[in-house]
Parts: sequence; C-alpha cells; structure tokens
Amino acid sequence: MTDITIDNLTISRPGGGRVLNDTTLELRAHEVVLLVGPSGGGKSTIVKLLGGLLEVGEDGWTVTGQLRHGDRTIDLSHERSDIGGIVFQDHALFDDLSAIENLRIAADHATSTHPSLMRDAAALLADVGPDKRIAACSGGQRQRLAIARTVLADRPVLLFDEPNSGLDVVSARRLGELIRGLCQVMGKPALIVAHHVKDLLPIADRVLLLDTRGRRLIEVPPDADLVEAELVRTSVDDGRGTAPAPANPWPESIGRRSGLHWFLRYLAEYFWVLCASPLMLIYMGMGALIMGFVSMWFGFNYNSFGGFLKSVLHDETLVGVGLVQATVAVPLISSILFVARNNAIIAADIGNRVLSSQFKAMENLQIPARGYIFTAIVINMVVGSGLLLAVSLAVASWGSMETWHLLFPQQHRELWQDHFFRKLLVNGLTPSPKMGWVLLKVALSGLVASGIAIVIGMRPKDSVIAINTAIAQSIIAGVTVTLMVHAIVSVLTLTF
Ligand SMILES: Nc1ncnc2c1ncn2[C@@H]1O[C@H](COP(=O)(O)OP(=O)(O)OP(=O)(O)O)[C@@H](O)[C@H]1O
Repeated sequence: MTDITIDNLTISRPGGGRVLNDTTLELRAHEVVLLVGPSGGGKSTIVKLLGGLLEVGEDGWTVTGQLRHGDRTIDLSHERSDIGGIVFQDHALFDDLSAIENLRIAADHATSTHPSLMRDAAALLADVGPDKRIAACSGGQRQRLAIARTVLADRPVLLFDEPNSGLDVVSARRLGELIRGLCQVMGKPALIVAHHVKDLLPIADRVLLLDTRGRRLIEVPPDADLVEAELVRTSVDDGRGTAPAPANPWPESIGRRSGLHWFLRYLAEYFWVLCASPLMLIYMGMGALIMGFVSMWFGFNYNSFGGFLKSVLHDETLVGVGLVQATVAVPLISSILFVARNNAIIAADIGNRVLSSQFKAMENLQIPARGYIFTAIVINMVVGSGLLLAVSLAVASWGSMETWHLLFPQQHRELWQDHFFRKLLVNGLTPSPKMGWVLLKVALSGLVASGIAIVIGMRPKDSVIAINTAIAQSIIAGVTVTLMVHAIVSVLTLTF
C-alpha cells in the first residue's frame, strides 16, 4: 500500500522524437487515475513502460527516470519496471487454457499471492464456470477474467489500456465501479488509459493529461467539460504550434484498382510464400541433392556381384538410376517436401484469417475471398510444384553426376550424360512422354493437397490450439494424398 513515483521521466521513440520530457508521474495507493491525451500521444507507451513491456535499448525506445516504490528505486534507463500488471485491451487470455487455468497460471507465477486476492478475483467471476472454455465466454466475462488474472499477478499497480472502448454506458460505469472497488480493497492504485472519459470520471480521483506540446503530464480537474476542452486544445496544437498541416497523402494513394490488380497482388504474395522464399528453395534443394547422391551412391555400391556390377553393368546401371531417380524418387521427395511445408503454411494462414474474422470482413466488404486467396493458393500449388520439380531434378541430376564422378574419376562427364538421360530425353534434348506423367503426379498432388489444406483451414476456429490442430491435420492429409497420387499415377504409367 505504497505510493509510486517516477521522477525525471523522459521517453524517446525509436528513430527520435520525444513522448515525454523530464516529467513526473505519481500514483498514490488506493487512487484511480485516468490518463488522457490525443491519439498517438504516448499513453499506451506509458502503460507498457510501467508493465515492463517497452522494448528499450538499441534501435528501440530510450527511457530515463527513477521509479520509486516503497524502499525500492528502479533506474529506468537500464532496468525494466516490474510494478505494473496490465489488463490488455483485447484481454489477451490464453485460449488453450480453461477459465480457471488462466487464473491459476497467473497466481502460480506471481512472486506472492495473498489469500485475500483470491477472494477479490473470485468475486469478479461468480457467473463464470471455472472449467468454461475462453471461446465460450462472453465479452464481459472475458474482460472480468482478464482483470481477475491481473489481480492475481499481485503487482503494485493495475494498468488498464482503454478498458471501456466498445462498452455501452452501463457496462462502462459498472467496469469503473469494479476497478474503483478493487483499488480500495487491494490498497493499490490503478492507471486507466481512456478516450471516452465521461463514464469513468465519477470513479476517478485524478485525471492526467498527456500534453503533446509540452511533452509532459499535467493534472486537470476531473470535470468532463474541462477535460474535453483540454483534449481539444492539445489535439489541435498537437505539438505543431501554428505550422500549416501537411497535405494528407491518403486520398490520392487510395485511388481505384481493378479486381485483376488484387488477384495479381495475392498471386504474387502466395508465390513468394509458397514457391520462392529462399528458405523454401534451400530446403527443396537439399532434399534433391541428398536424393541425387543416395540413388547414385547406393545404385553403384550395391555389391552382390562383388564389384562386377560397377564395371560390366556400368552403362545399364546408369540408365536405370537415371530413370528411377527422375521419374519416381525425386518427384516423390519433391512433392512430399513441397506439400508438407506448404500445407502447414496454408492451414495456418487461412486458420488465422478465420480466427481473426478476416473472411467475415471480406464478405462484408464484398471482397471475393475465394476468387483472390483460394485461387491464388491453388494456382501457386499447381504451378509451383512443377517449377520446384524442375529445380529439384536439376539439383538431383547435378548431385548424382558429381557422385558418379567421385566413383569413376577417370571418366568424362559426357559419358554419364549419355547414359543417365537415355530414357528421359528423346534425341538428347526433348523430354520423353514419361516426363508428362511425372508432371501430372506432382501437379495433381499440389492440387488435391492445397484443396485439403483450404478446407481444413476454413473450418471454424475458436482458439490458437484449433489452428495448430488444423496445421497437423493438413500436413498428414496432404502427405498421405501425395503418396497415393504418386502410387496410382506410377502404376498407370506402367499400364499405358
Ligand atoms: N514500435 C514502434 N516504433 C516506432 N514508433 C512507435 C512504435 N509504437 C508506437 N510508436 C509511436 O509512438 C507514439 C505513441 O504511441 P502510443 O501507442 O503510445 O500512443 P497512444 O497515445 O496510446 O495512441 P492511441 O490513443 O491512438 O492508442 C506514436 O507516435 C506511435 O506512432
């Protein structure tokens, strides 16, 4: 039950520009303080600073100031503050844990939790079943769970970042009373960032205004009209004094673009993610290289004839290894690597869009999600599987040629070329019809696997766990179907 004071507080943004300059912030035990100010002024930054979440240091924010709490002093220029428990605006509940587990995990990781805090937290949750899933809680229940979780963390100050945004007047007042009651029972201060102050003013002891002109915190009387007048004044000044407002670049840059523009935009985005990112190319290249080495090394070192095969059957072995490598082994490994990686990405991407209501927003905005996103994914999976097959075949062939050269260092590489490609290229140049079947296998795998990933990704999602499950299902189903497609088409190749 002690006061908190920060003296000489200066906060600078990454890349320069000050949010606060040599100001003082004081929070007394039991009191509720509203922090108001223009948008972008730095209110959330102060909350993050007190909660120890501001990225201070190289290329980040710079902070100076001395925080005093009881007999502790924290030098903010090189120590993080650990005094603030934050109730996040979007609640940030752990949706893979039940309601009670969300509270337990906070209590179990608090340095100490006084038994009275359990009572205070439980009092907020009379209407929430302890085993309820977070997805099944109403907005108000989630908010109270988030507050109860922070109460159990037992930090010296409660921090709320716009807790009343989106609440009706009655709910906002009820929330205010709840915070007021908690501060009194717990003997701790609360700092509330708020844009809509009217509903919270009745419970506020003090109002601090972030003055973006003077870069300091000034106390204003807790009167709605006075606070609003100050807010308008600081918003109008906004640190720019009488300088003319810069031209707004938005109207011109929005312009009008065709559906084709957006389709190509998504096509390019997914091409990069699914087919062309450097890590993807390295991963596929490594798989092909290993396959090229393995098939050539073991093809020649299969020693049942005591080395006889190596010399006498050299030419035919080379033809056989070339055929199996290029029509069966490399296409299979290339398809499996491609589908496993990309089905995980597609299920995660679509699952996140489902969870964050992006598809609903697209529907509401009459943006054709299927036309843009699903088509772009499927096209890239079909075309990309062919392109990456070509890359894999080239890398595997090079790998097997170099492996052969290690085994037969006296021979010219032209010899390898003549035999290795004998059944793959007609007249040494044109791909044989067999390669058409190979292309069919990989393209069909890409098509079916992407369809499966999209369907699994689109299923309703109410938590991050649901997305993780979808990713695993999508990989398993995609790889299984790839194996089946390759087996069926390979058998058909022999039949026709
Ligand atoms: N990661 C970042 N890198 C650089 N600047 C940042 C970063 N995060 C925030 N800022 C800048 O710091 C300033 C303060 O941001 P902050 O979110 O604290 O404002 P705020 O007062 O909470 O705004 P609002 O009321 O709109 O939520 C803004 O100018 C913002 O653009």
